[in-house]
Amino acid sequence: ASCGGPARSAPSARASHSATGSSPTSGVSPPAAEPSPPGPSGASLAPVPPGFVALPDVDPSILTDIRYATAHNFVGRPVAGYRQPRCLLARQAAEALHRVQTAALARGYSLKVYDCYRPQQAVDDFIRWAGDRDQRMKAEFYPEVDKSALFDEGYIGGPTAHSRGSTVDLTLVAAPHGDQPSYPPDRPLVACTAPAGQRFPDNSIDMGTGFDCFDPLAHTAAPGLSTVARDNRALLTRLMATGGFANYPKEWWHYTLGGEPFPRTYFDFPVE
Ligand SMILES: C[C@@H](N)C(=O)N[C@H](C)C(=O)O
Ligand SMILES: [Zn+2]
Repeated sequence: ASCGGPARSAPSARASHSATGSSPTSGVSPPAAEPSPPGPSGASLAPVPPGFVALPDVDPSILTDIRYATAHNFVGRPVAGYRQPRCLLARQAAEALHRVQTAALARGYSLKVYDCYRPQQAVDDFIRWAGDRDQRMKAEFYPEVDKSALFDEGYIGGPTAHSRGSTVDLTLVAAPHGDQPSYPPDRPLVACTAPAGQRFPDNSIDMGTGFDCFDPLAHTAAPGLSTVARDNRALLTRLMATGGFANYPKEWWHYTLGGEPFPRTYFDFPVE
């Protein structure tokens, strides 16, 4: 879909996920490249495949909180394929996001990305998870929806536009921003639909729900939002439009670049 939303058919672990468009199963072999600088943990980072960039190399001011590389996400553990907490994107998408960030900074905000390029192996991990019995994160991330319905309800894509490299999940943080609170795994879970002062304390402005809140209240135009949350979502939509990104109406955080460079390729190289 042009909005970057998910395929609405039943999820399939056999979704096309070639790196090059020529093979249904193989991933991109990273090209020979200059050694990458050390990452945040001091680990060296893999070269980025042709046509892709690491977002900080294009705009180091954009904040990152790559949830699928951590335990603070709807599955409650790092997701397959996220070996480093990096935001990798098609170059055009990263450059478009830089234009959005310039507009956001001028208004006193910064973008913060939660997810960028997503390998097909991560989607396959989500599909396996949706079919198992684990519900450890239900109380926070999908309090009212059965996990077996998350694909059919449109909250998780299989395949997903993220695997094409020009889709991002993101929010706005007011400048100067406080630190992102860390996530203690033993903290009691609070529904992502609870008021901002009660749910997990993200340092973003109030969007009415937390990130990856699989609930009708996360629909961008949901009725019943506070005026503040409604205005904040509208601000994000306007800012993203300056870079050519369109919102997915079921998730206030999910945007896809119009005219994306790899519209039919679902990549599978790991984020590392
Ligand atoms: C899972 C969530 N962050 C997301 O991106 N959902 C859309 C529908 C997707 O997976 O494509
Ligand atoms: Zn998304």
